Amino acid sequence: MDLSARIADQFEQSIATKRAAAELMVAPLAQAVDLMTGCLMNGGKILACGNGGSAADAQHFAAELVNRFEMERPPLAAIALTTDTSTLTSIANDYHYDQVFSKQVAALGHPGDVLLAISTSGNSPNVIEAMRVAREREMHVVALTGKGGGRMAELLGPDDVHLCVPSARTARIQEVHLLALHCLCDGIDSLLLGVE
Ligand SMILES: O=C(CO)[C@@H](O)[C@H](O)[C@H](O)[C@H](O)COP(=O)(O)O
Ligand SMILES: [Zn+2]
Repeated sequence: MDLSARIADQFEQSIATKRAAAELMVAPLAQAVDLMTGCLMNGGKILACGNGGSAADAQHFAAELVNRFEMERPPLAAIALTTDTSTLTSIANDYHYDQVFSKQVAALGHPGDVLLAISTSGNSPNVIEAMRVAREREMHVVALTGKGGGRMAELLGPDDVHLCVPSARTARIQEVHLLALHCLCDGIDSLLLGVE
């Protein structure tokens, strides 16, 4: 395959994955919007975590809530647990990398808050540990995964939401994750502002 064909193929695969995801993810995305909006309206906050590209996604989402997405509205309470290098490095250095998010969840999370746990494999130990502590603290979890959801799928409770991209390829999963995050932002804004 020449380079142009290879690139065109990536576009086709990304489009196909998004079409397949639309079939499966619209209903759980609406549930996640309801859950997050209820949390924010009750004075709660959203904590977001993930590794690599998913760390960037966690930050992207938190910035859109704290600052703005597409509509003018008051700032919303969201924190990415991936940004404070002093906290991250000290936990990883003194304890274990598996605890870099869970210790922050233990410090900042309150009952009724939401953890947005992002992992394409569903198997990143530090994201799993954050979910475990979030559930202990009576928070809700929105899990954004792929590849069947891995071990994260097994940890979800009945009031949690699983947003699982039907793909086995990390890049394709991440491309749908970004769309899913923008759907969450748009849905939250539309409920908060009463815009249809
Ligand atoms: O962005 C990419 C690959 O596209 C990578 O940085 C990727 O996010 C990292 O390998 C992560 O550590 C993968 O973790 P996860 O999605 O399985 O939880
Ligand atoms: Zn990537």
